[in-house]
Amino acid sequence: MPITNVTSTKCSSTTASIKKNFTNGLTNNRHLFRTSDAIKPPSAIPPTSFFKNNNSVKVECQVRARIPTSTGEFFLHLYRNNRDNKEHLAVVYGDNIRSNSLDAPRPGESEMDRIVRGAYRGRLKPGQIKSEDINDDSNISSIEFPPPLVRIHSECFTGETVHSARCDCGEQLDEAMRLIQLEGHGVVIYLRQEGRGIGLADKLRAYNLQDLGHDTVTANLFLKHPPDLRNYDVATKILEDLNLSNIRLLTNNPDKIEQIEDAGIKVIERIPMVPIAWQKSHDPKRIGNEVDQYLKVKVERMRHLLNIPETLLHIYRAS
Ligand SMILES: Nc1nc2c(ncn2[C@@H]2O[C@H](COP(=O)(O)OP(=O)(O)OP(=O)(O)O)[C@@H](O)[C@H]2O)c(=O)[nH]1
Repeated sequence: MPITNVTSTKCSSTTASIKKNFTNGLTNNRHLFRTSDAIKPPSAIPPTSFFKNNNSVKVECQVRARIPTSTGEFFLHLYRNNRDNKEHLAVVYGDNIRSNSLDAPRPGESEMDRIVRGAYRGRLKPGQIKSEDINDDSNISSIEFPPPLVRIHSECFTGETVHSARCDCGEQLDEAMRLIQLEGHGVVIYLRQEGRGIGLADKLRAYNLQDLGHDTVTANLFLKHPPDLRNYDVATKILEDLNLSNIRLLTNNPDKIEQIEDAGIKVIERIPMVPIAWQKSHDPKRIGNEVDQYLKVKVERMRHLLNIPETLLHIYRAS
């Protein structure tokens, strides 16, 4: 089924162009800081490469379970890794996407052990004692599927759980799951990288700085963090574990595409995530609000690939 409400962009040339001159969107944009405020951002910005790690990351799917949602039936995969102690997740739609590390037999385990950790096929029924679905005669592994839709999403407690209107993170997560369900298969990789990697406490400090007039980039700098501290090594290893080497990525973030491709995953298409407020129905009389400003800063200072609605171009111009 076709994707609705989005326009896609083939990715091969995009990636080459986005690799150029990317310095976290800062060097030539100093004039965008509101430096008239009493507090000033620090001047030294760590180079992007400083935050890239090597490729020794290993991941293993520890447990998987069925999650019925209002969007459809997903399987939540919980991963552990050798990089951090966080429980990164893959929210999978479609029986054709399987985890190698989950399916691999473990020494000494029983059929019930396999069932309890989610290494079964099909759907469980009360009383079931075999991990293989004996009623399932469809050989799904022999069917060719198009490259799946993938969303690599970073945790945002404020946007997703308490529905903060400072950002569009909650909306992005819902929309990604909706689009994946429409496609018939795909995955949301949910990374525990709260606040673009700075953690919730510093993100809340950044919010206070934003209320003083700083934007999301400057607030991070003030707290001695780069604008974006995230790393996608765990995400690419999870994609490998799910046998997804060619993907169609839901994102506006050029840095994300670059890091994923550097790790050997082919992003054959980028699907933009156009915020609802910025879609065609955008009300020209609306004078803008906090999420508009947040999104605008991502476009102007973090090179996010989005068109700013004309009605918002004239506002929030920093002096
Ligand atoms: N430091 C900081 N992090 C924020 C702020 N608002 C949202 N976030 C975090 O930003 C992350 C989401 O990143 P975004 O820049 O919105 O989007 P993206 O993932 O880079 O790009 P897309 O794929 O296009 O959505 C989540 O981890 C949020 O917690 C903020 O004001 N300051």
